[in-house]
Amino acid sequence: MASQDEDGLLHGKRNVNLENGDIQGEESVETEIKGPHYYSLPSLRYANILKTIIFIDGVISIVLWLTGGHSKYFVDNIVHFHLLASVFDLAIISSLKVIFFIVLYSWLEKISFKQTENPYDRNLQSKSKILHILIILLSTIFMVYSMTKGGLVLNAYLNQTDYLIMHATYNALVISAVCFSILEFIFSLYSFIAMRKLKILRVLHRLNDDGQEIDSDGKPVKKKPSLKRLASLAKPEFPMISLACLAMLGSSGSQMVAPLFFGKVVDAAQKDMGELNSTVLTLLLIYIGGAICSMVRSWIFTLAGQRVVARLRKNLFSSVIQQEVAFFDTNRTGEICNRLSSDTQVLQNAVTSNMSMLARYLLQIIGSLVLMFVLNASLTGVLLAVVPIVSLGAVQYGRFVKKLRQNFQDRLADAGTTAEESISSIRTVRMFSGETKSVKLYGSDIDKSYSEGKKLAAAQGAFDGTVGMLAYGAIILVLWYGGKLVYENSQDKTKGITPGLLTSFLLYTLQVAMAFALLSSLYGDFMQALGASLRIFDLMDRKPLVSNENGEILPLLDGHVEFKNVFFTYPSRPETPVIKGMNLTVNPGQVVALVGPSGGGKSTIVSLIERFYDPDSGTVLLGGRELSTLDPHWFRQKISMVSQEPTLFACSIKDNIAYGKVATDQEIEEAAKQSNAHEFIMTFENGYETLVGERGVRLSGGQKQRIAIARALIMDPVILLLDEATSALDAESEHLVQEAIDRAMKGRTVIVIAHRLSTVRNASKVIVIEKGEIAEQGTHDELLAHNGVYKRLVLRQLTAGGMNFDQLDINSIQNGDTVENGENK
Ligand SMILES: Nc1ncnc2c1ncn2[C@@H]1O[C@H](COP(=O)(O)OP(=O)(O)OP(=O)(O)O)[C@@H](O)[C@H]1O
Repeated sequence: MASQDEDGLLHGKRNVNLENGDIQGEESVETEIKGPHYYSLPSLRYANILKTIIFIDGVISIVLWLTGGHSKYFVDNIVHFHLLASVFDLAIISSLKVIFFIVLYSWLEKISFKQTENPYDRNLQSKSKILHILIILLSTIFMVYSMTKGGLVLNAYLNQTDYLIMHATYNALVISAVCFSILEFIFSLYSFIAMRKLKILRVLHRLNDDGQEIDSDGKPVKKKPSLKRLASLAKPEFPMISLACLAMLGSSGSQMVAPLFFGKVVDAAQKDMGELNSTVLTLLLIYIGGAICSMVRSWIFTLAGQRVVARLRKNLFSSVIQQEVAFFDTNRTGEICNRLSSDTQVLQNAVTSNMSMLARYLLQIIGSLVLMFVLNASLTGVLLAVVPIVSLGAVQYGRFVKKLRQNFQDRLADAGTTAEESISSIRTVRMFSGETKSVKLYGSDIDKSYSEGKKLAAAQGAFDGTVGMLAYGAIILVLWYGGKLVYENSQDKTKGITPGLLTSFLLYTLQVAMAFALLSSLYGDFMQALGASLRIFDLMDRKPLVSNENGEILPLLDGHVEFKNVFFTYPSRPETPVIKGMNLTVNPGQVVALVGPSGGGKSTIVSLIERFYDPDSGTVLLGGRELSTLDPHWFRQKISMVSQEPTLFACSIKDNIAYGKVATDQEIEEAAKQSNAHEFIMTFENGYETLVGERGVRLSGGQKQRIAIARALIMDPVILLLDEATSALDAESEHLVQEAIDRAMKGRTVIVIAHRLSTVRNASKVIVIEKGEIAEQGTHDELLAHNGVYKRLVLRQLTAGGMNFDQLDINSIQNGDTVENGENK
């Protein structure tokens, strides 16, 4: 159950009550934690402190050993090893300790953490014991060795007998080895007790139903963007990126040595033509090598970036598409699309090109500064005096600009959403002559983004100016001081520097200044990427509230549908209950008509049967089984829906009909024939290959409906959900659609949101839904005889419309109109 999360913390996710048993099976305390939760370990804890001490021990030992051993003495120390004069052994032991103990303690901690959840697991118990013994044994050996050596050295020093002169740092190394080994030994003994305390130390993270972490008051905890997770996106590209880094070393190297040769060219020009030629040739070769490396670096980094973003987009989209329908009620399409396009793009740049630039500029700065120090330390000192001012300013600017950029991006995203909404509903816009309104809305959003953009531009300008001034100021300072040194050199060759060296130095200064300026712009990019990553990871990690996976598959589905005391409220409108304690039964093979005033909850019932939403309480049963226990993929294959205004996809007729399953051409044609679509399809030039346009705009209403019926029929559904069209089709088209529907209904369980009296009359049962409750149910004749809501609904239509009885729209009473209201009018 325990796993390693992105922060390197151990955690175990559970949805059940956790028994807080003791590792060794001592008295256990049972704590009940309700809801999903997991544990992690705090970063400041025993094992981490211990690992840090061991690491410091290792670093100190190596540094003391290396700094103490210069020239011959250093080699002598290894080759002619002497227990009292060499410390090579202690340095090696310290390095080994770092490796052994860090691995062993991490392992031990992992096992101990598992033990807090499985305290009686014998396997874990014995593993933990073995590890403890191994750690204590090793630390004892290391301690005994260091103390023996320390004692012998001390003895030799006091008696001045065998004592050979050791470098001062070597003496320090012996003392540090003794002290650290005693400390580590004590820690290893205490680890027996400390590891047991993990269950007290661990941090409880509660999650809400949305999978978000919440605090003890139930409020969502604001997540922190994690650089580590950001970098982990490019993990599969690690080999590519390593290669690109190698190429980067080459290109940066060439850039770093080039100024040196520039200087040499200047000096050679004053001396010898042969030397000048060979130096220029070397310079040329350096540049060619650098250019090749640059090409490889840029190509591979960009390629890796493209791969990262392609994978990220696929994963993100697959996470989005799995979300429950309610998620899309509250999140605007444009916003989600923005995450997919621009946020992922920002991340692509961050994980590849920005990281490569970061490494490149850092290398450039460090490398150039080292070379500058070698060339002339005092001149470098002068330059470095200005660097802290520039970098401090750059960091402050980065912080400021991060906020500005975020605002700008947010406003731009709003504008994008507005544009998308208008364009995707262009027909409605045209119908109501809403072009001016749309332009105004979009314009006002763009104006807001522009006003943020103005601030950003001013900040950019101010920064460029200031950094430029500081950078050129530094160059002028170097020029003046360097010029002074060149002058001194011209007076006395032993003093100052040559003009060539000053040239090299100036070029290095430019290189460092440029790298600094570019680094500061990277800071803003990284901050922007962190923001984008937070939004992307939030979406990617979100677990759908209504799962699309797992569940039971029944050998047979008979079409039985039942609602048992179902209450439901749309999550996007939590204050308004829509279905209130509904009980209804649909038997296999029945045609059940749902009728009632608009907004009563008929479509909601259909959505609950499709499990687009889960009820707040009560159960929806399908084939006698609770819907939430069934495999959604499976049961949705058995239920087909034809809605009032069917949505087609922007592909061919053939692909639209076969949207729900892989079908042969023959099956597609058969379904089209059944739905009276075949004839009109054949009149098209491209037949079944005809493209229907976005949402099927290139087809008429009746044609769209018949394709949608064919799409439903090809699934051979057990249950057919129908929302009868209210939109007026011409008589011929209406007849064809109705005929197709009648054919589709045969031999199936049908739940139809009925608008036509002919449908209601032929239904096995009519259920009148009003304000989320069943007002009446029975057959058409029974309900008419009953003299209730249904009869009044029908009569109102008859008197109001004076139309053909069959064409009446029984549900056309407005939302909120009770039947009584209707009558009173
Ligand atoms: N996605 C949604 N989010 C929030 N509220 C919704 C949503 N869909 C519907 N509603 C609300 O739920 C109530 C019932 O709507 P529903 O569409 O089920 O009614 P209906 O009986 O099918 O109406 P009509 O005959 O007009 O289609 C209405 O008040 C409606 O505003």
